[in-house]
Amino acid sequence: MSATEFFTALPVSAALAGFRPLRRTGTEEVDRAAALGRVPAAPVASGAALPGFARSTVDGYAVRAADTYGAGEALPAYFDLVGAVRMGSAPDAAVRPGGAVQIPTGAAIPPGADAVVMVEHTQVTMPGVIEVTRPVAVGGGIVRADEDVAVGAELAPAGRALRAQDLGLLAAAGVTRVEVRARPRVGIISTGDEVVPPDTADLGPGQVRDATASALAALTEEAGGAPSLRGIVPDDAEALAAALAAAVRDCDVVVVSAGSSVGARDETAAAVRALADSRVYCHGLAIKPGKPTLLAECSGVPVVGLPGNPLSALVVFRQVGLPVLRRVGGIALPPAEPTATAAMARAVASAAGRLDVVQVRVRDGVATPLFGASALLSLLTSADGYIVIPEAATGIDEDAQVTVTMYR
Ligand SMILES: Nc1nc2c(c(=O)[nH]1)N[C@H]1C(S)=C(S)[C@@H](COP(=O)(O)OP(=O)(O)OC[C@H]3O[C@@H](n4cnc5c(N)ncnc54)[C@H](O)[C@@H]3O)O[C@H]1N2
Ligand code: MOO
Repeated sequence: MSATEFFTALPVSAALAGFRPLRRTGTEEVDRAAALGRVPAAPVASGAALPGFARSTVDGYAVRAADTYGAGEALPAYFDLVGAVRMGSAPDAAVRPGGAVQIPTGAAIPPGADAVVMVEHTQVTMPGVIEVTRPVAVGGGIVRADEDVAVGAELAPAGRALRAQDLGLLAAAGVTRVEVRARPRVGIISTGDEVVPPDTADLGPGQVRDATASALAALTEEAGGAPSLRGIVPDDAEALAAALAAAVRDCDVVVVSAGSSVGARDETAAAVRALADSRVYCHGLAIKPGKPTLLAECSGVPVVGLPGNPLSALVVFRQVGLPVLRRVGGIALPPAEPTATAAMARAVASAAGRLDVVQVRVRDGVATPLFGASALLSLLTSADGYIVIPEAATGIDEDAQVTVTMYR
């Protein structure tokens, strides 16, 4: 890598548009009960209409709408009560002109009826006769047999992770198994002679516990991936190349943290280049924090080289790594992130052409930017969310309305 290559950082928008690995996970069938968050590989179509039979939406009386026309408090329409429908059963009475059948909410509409009058708009003045005091239109108080879902209609689209309500609709349609994309396996490699496993009780001089891998694994899971923690590799070119090669064999996406900056620790790029069938897509992104980011492909497997600072690594992984992970995992319609609108407590400057990700605390509709070295992970844990200053902007004014993406 030349210094020039690094310092002409690629805009994030260009990287997201241009770095589009073709890798996709395979498909597998899962039980509906285990399908929350899973991504249908193909649209799930309904084999049957829903609800499947015309149903009442109210407690009342099934009638012929025409018989209620002109009915009012002063001049009710009179009906003969000819039966009652029970829940979960076929109606055993039909509605003839001038007849009414008692019906609870959700029960099947008896033959001959084309509307249901709400019980509130009726009175029983003598046994077997009901008075209707308000007219009902044809179809009033009824859902049609295919009003929820028609035969063959889409219950869930391909590429959108299944949500609670999707599972409800699949259950209603009797779908028991769903063909989904396999979770992308994300290999997470930490590098650095000073980095030791997080369960290390006592640190030696200059040592730090691996903070990044745990957080990357959690982000991976949140996004529907399956993290594969591949440990800590020392600052050794051959060791990193070997670890990278193994991860590329086993995983759908590989993330390497640290070793991507200029100078002696520019190891990830070298390790990528040491592998056959590999290419570095870009080294250096116009993002703050996170400029020393590398995007590459090894044997078709996307490789994301993240900056060493844990905060920067997590910011970049959210902005650049997760879109790659979703793409590989077949997510075409990513879930909307929760957002809040707030007024900036103070102005923040940014450079044109660079994407700035600013951590903020949000209180009472005011967003206060949190600043500090990107080595400070606590800055991220005290943030409620972040704002993105787009590439075209040169900053945000005090009091400007901003959209804060909130951490879940
Ligand atoms: N002369 C320059 N120096 C630096 C520049 C620059 O442009 N010119 N960029 C700075 C920025 S910004 C970052 S970010 C870092 C990135 O460097 P590396 O990707 O090579 O990462 P390291 O130097 O190995 O680590 C940086 C920092 O993070 C700590 N670290 C690394 N991994 C972990 C981990 N898994 N858990 C916890 N902490 C970790 C590491 O100990 C270092 O303190 O370079 C700047 N320098
Ligand atoms: O890019 Mo460094 O990642 O700004 O802290």
